[in-house]
Amino acid sequence: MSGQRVDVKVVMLGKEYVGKTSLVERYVHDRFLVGPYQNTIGAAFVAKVMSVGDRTVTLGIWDTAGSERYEAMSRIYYRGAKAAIVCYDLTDSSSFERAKFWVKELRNLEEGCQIYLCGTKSDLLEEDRRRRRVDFHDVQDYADNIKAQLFETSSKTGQSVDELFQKVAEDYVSVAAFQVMTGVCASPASLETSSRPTASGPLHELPDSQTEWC
Ligand SMILES: Nc1nc2c(ncn2[C@@H]2O[C@H](COP(=O)(O)OP(=O)(O)OP(=O)(O)O)[C@@H](O)[C@H]2O)c(=O)[nH]1
Repeated sequence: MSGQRVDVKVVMLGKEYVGKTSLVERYVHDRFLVGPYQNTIGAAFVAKVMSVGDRTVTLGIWDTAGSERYEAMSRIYYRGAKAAIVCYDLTDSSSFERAKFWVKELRNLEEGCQIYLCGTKSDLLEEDRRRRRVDFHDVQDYADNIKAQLFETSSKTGQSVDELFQKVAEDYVSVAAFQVMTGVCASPASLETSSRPTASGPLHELPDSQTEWC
């Protein structure tokens, strides 16, 4: 597998205004756009090439619209995703309820998709701790339950944004390596918590002969 290219489909999900687009902007372009809020319509796609060890990994990121009007469309975009970044706003408890909705959907319909919970806008808490509306320990318990990883990020300052996407890529590469070694498909969670890998469908499709899929 050494030196080969790996492509990973990643989907961003979460209530409108939680900051999904801003997270992608910070990661891909290292910038935070100020100005009037513009809601995403449908979805937007961007790819970013990065390294994990000696592998070149391309993250294909689908940024979905958070508005419930586009809910049916978002389902189209998470199909076949290998990782989902489910966002909620740390200053808005209703956004965490919406995140749970997406987690339920993914767990029912996309078994092979690894979930990353992302609490956004952590800079607002730096300014005033009282603005926190979603308790860190409650979410950590929930994340442990659903075998998800938890990050708290700020697209404004960049806090933990690179770490989040790096972890998505690293997890995927370790799953792919495990599969090549054993011929068995597994999720990152099952690799961490169990010596018995979970059988699931193929991780993703091969777009060309250079790409390493399982
Ligand atoms: N202070 C602060 N504001 C943020 C942060 N991330 C996003 N915002 C603001 O929150 C608002 C919504 O951000 P978006 O990134 O457009 O949210 P979205 O989840 O993509 O919204 P939809 O496209 O409607 O689903 C914007 O005004 C952003 O400037 C952050 O980390 N810190």
